[in-house]
Amino acid sequence: MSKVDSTASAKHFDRIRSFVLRAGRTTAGQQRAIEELGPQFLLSFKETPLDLVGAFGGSTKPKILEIGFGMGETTAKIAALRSDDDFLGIEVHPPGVGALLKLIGENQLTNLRVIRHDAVEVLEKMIAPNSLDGIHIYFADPWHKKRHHKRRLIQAEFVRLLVSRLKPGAYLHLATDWHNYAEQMLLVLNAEATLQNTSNELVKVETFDASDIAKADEIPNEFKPTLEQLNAQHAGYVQRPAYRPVTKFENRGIKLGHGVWDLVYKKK
Ligand SMILES: C[S@@+](CC[C@H](N)C(=O)[O-])C[C@H]1O[C@@H](n2cnc3c(N)ncnc32)[C@H](O)[C@@H]1O
Repeated sequence: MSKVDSTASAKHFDRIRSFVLRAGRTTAGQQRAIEELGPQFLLSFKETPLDLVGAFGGSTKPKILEIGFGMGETTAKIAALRSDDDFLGIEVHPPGVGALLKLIGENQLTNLRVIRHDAVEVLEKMIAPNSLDGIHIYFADPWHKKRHHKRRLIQAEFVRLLVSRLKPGAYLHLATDWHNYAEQMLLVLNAEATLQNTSNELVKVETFDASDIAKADEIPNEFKPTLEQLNAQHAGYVQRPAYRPVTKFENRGIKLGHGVWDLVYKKK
């Protein structure tokens, strides 16, 4: 098998550290699921490209990758609903991996595989260019504090890596409940020339202002909009696609009047 072509991430950016490993005990049930179902559904991290068809027992169904599935409820629901697609979920949180394996067993899902590792490295090393039909990133850690914004996943360089792994015509779907991050996603993704925003809506950014443009070198990798971006109207958000279930946590937020923003792009 050929080596993964990493030209899209040619200079091998300093990997974003988008997570801290949360404390949390793996329950007995999750541990049992790891032991019993791990051999079939849990793939090990490797520094070489993954044979995606082989990983799904020879299935040639479209392959959708999810980054940061948390406890996996959404992932399992989508995999059950969309049985004509195969799903590869990546998460670093061990109890989450156990929880999703448990859901795979309970729902007898066959179209789902799991990797417990940093998704950035998985994309770089294991996923070949032009091999995915879709990518899901739901409620990525928003890193609220400004000095932590450099830990946000959605930054131009990482987006180039994401896009390089999508086939032409494939989609990228993100959702977030943090307005400032939604706007960062919008500006970063709209600026990526190989992506087409599928929204018909036009919006202006509200949570960034001129002070975000300044301090250029103070916080490396921090997202800084241009004046042009601040003043322009942008292709915006979409209605939540029907396949993405509303999470418990999202429902609570909606009741409190918080917003949720879905973004869907197509690779040209
Ligand atoms: C805020 S939670 C959202 C979980 C889930 N998507 C949901 O909607 O409930 C973000 C998750 O992303 C995971 N995560 C963050 N960065 C990651 C990375 N680089 N690779 C794999 N998982 C990551 C975290 O461990 C965490 O479980």
